[in-house]
Amino acid sequence: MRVKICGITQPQQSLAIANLGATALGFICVPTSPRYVTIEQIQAAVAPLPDHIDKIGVFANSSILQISETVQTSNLTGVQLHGDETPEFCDQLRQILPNIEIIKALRVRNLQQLETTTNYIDYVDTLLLDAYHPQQLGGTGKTLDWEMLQAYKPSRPWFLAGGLTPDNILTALNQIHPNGIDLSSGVERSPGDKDLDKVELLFARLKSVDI
Ligand SMILES: O=C(O)c1ccccc1N[C@@H]1O[C@H](COP(=O)(O)O)[C@@H](O)[C@H]1O
Repeated sequence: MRVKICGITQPQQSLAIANLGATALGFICVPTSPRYVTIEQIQAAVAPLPDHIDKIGVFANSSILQISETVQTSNLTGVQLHGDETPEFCDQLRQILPNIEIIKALRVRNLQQLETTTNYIDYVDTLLLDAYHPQQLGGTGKTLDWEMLQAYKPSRPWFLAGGLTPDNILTALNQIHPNGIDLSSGVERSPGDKDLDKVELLFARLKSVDI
């Protein structure tokens, strides 16, 4: 199972988290976020990472030009679209960045909204489900209704996100079986400052499940 730790802001934490077992690291390119990082900060955090670690830029309602410039100058391997990007937008982005993983994040409020994820299947590599928050785009610490996701089996790999912590991850994975998990605020001391003890505890707990 893929494990993405998102909202990295400090270059020295980047390699440490990869060494603890993360398969992907996420960098927030949304200027209103307290975890926002500049291209220079992403470059510094990405530089020490081995090739097998996925380096994902998280965007929300950015233009294709902004995304492609950031991807190319920061050596990212994927983008996570966390705003209101349409399937058509994902398709256009694919034409510009054919070799970059496109992850469409959807902030899910109810079952009806969950069904709209099928609209993206043909245009993205991966789906990511996050909790809906009326004021914040992401990094909210809010969990999804996991029961609602028990029958969720899209024809694309998907990440579970939203309020995951070392304390609730096993409860979540006992109920649902995503292809990956994504954690941000649940493994930090304050926004953007990851708590390496919590990250270590997460991977220790994940060892006990068959993933
Ligand atoms: O983390 C942020 O500040 C953020 C800002 C804008 C869009 C997405 C953001 N983070 C994403 O939110 C989810 C869940 O975070 P949490 O575990 O509930 O804190 C995760 O996918 C982050 O990539």
